[in-house]
Amino acid sequence: MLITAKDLSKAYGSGENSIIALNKANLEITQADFISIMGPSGSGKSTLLHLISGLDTPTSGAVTFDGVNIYETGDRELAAFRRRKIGFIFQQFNLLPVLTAKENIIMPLLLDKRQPDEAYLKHITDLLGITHRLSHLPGELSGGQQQRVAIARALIAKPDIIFADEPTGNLDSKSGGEVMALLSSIWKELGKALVVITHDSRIAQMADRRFVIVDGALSEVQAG
Ligand SMILES: Nc1ncnc2c1ncn2[C@@H]1O[C@H](COP(=O)(O)OP(=O)(O)OP(=O)(O)O)[C@@H](O)[C@H]1O
Repeated sequence: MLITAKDLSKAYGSGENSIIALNKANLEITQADFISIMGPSGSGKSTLLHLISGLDTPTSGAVTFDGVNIYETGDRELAAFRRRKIGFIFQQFNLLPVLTAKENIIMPLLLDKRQPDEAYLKHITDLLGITHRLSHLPGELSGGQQQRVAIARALIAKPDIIFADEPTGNLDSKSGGEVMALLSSIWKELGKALVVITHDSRIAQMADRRFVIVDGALSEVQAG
């Protein structure tokens, strides 16, 4: 088991204004999983993602990675876990506009005082079809190309798991479809766990395990 969430809850605020954003969620993610999490706006999807990736702290419950509770390690270990074990992909690409595509891709490694593996960089940019665009600035790329640069950036540190929060939310349906097809083939080729949060049932159905979340309650959709 790669990541396990056990009875994971998050409440915001206190007293009458308190909101239970996530209510005793249980989730087990293995290295082989492609998981989708679907739910309406405000149902707790981002809260769940932030908690299982160490971006926020739970009110109760545990998140374990390789058997260790990530919230019982120190800040430095938690930061290293996020930097080295997880790749993040966001709806808004989050590329730095003054850096080229290549500089954006390798930035997480440089921040971690590591050098890129050029052969691996070429392998992933070839898979994503952006090798010929690496010297361009984000503003010179289409939305779909920018998201492919962001996917390469998520992969560069060779993480074990990719979390994608509405990765096609900012794209038209054609480029969104292409980005999802690429994510799915990368999942098969590189053998990394993939967790995609989406509003779109067609995207959710591409996953091999599907979850829904309603009012903070997470449940797995049974196949069949
Ligand atoms: N920092 C915060 N302070 C107070 N309430 C919050 C905070 N963050 C989220 N919430 C509340 O927690 C609930 C779950 O929010 P969350 O962002 O996880 O939903 P979501 O399913 O990701 O929504 P969306 O699809 O719109 O992004 C919502 O009611 C939201 O208003």
